Amino acid sequence: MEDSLGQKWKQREFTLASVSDLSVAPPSALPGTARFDSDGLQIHQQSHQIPLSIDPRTVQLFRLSPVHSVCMVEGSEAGKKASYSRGVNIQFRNEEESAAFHCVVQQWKKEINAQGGNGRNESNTTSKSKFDEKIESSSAKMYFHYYGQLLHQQNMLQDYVRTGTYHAAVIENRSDFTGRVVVDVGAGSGILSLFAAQAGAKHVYAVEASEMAEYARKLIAGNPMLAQRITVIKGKVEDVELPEKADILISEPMGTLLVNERMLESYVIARDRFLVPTGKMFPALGRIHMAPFTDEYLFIEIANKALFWQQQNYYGVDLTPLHGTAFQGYFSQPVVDAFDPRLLIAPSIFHVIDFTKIKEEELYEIDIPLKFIASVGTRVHGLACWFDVLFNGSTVQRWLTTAPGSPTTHWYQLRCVLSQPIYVMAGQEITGRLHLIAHNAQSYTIYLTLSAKMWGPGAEQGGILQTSSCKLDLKEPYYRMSQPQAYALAQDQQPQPLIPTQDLDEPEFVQQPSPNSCVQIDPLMQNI
Ligand SMILES: C[S@@+](CC[C@H](N)C(=O)[O-])C[C@H]1O[C@@H](n2cnc3c(N)ncnc32)[C@H](O)[C@@H]1O
Repeated sequence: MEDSLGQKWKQREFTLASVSDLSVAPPSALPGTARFDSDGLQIHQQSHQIPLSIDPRTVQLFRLSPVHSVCMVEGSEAGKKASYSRGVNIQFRNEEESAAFHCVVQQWKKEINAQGGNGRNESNTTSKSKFDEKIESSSAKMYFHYYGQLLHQQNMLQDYVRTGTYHAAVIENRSDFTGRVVVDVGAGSGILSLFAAQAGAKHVYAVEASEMAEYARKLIAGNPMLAQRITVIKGKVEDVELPEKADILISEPMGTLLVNERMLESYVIARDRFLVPTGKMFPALGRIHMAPFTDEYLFIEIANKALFWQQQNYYGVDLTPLHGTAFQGYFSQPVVDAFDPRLLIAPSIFHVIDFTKIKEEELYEIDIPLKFIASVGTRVHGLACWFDVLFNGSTVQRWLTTAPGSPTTHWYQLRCVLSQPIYVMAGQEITGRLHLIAHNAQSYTIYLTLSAKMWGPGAEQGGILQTSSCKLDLKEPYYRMSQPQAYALAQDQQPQPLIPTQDLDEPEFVQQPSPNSCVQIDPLMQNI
């Protein structure tokens, strides 16, 4: 038995006479399978998968008869809600298969224990880490597949605003790195590890979960002067063990709107796991900046996308029943592009996220109250957002900004467009709320409300004149890659064609977006 198991247990599959989920009332028993693969043990009913992911550290298997067992998995804290223990009733086709299954589970547990009780040193671990608990496996798979490709790492490396700022921040703050132990959180190609080694780091642990770890090894080995002080560790920062604590963490965990991809949470987890209490983080904090904007062209462009569904005779079919849904669908996409800062109609405000202090759970829900004073009378089409991060070096403080009007980065800026714009007068107060709720596809649902407060005589009594709200999915942005324009200030009065605004009849210029944020940069967009 031992021999036939070996490493092969990882591909074993058992046909089950019946499977029933004990947490479902009443449990329905259907034939199914129990499959061991690189993700662990998956138990399926024939018709659908019981979403029971089995952690070898906590699984308990009870034999109720020669062919009948119960598999129990401990509950865990996922997000803020406690989950309860789960149980699956499984019945084997015969006694031999039942015995083999029990034997494989024992082997599995033995192997995990031999790896130090956690078995968490490789990304193909069978255990469920903090990352796996909160992130849907299909999303993680796509995400790490994306980052495992060199072309997407190149895309980031070719964002010279980004990479140049990191390089300057590290090299100008040599004293923070010289002789220090560094952890590069999500090392990708290993570029930041190499920068840290250039700045004199004693040792750098480059932690990378995707297949890019292999390329990072190759790149680092090709720079022998630095390579001896860098170790690449393949795995998630939530899972890997390091031989020593770090004096400094370096990372580029920022997504669109700073928080997309939910990698800030991994950065914070790495801080709690690896950083000495007095350690530094590069970057140390981030700020989300927000301001209301007016953009008649953008609004019309989005609204027009749904016009297709206004057709009453599309090959004899009336499409209008879906117009409303399509309209809302287009307005649920945040717009990613570089816009002219003159479209902003009030001074921006910002929300600080201090990476050195924030708790990981505080990133699950971000609630930002909004208050602006309109500087012009116009239609407000929504909220524009961008971010910056601070490298709080001991020698030089440096900001990396993605602000409109600054040299364009691959993050561009983000705009949430209201399907019902509101009207304001100069001096009128705009209030509202930007509420971000994390979801398990490594992104956020955005809830935006903007209201125009009463204006003019009687305004002191307060009161809201108009309110408009929208719900958007940060995971599904509309990449609108036109060049930033010299917009006419008052578009309403002076409609001018934007050069080269997308012709609505033309196919869109489609960039290849990342699973979350990283879009390719048109080289022409650089440093405008
Ligand atoms: C935005 S890229 C930055 C890559 C590189 N540090 C750079 O600056 O060019 C983020 C990288 O972190 C990796 N990553 C994301 N979450 C991770 C996690 N929890 N553990 C380890 N690596 C992770 C991704 O695979 C990706 O390669």
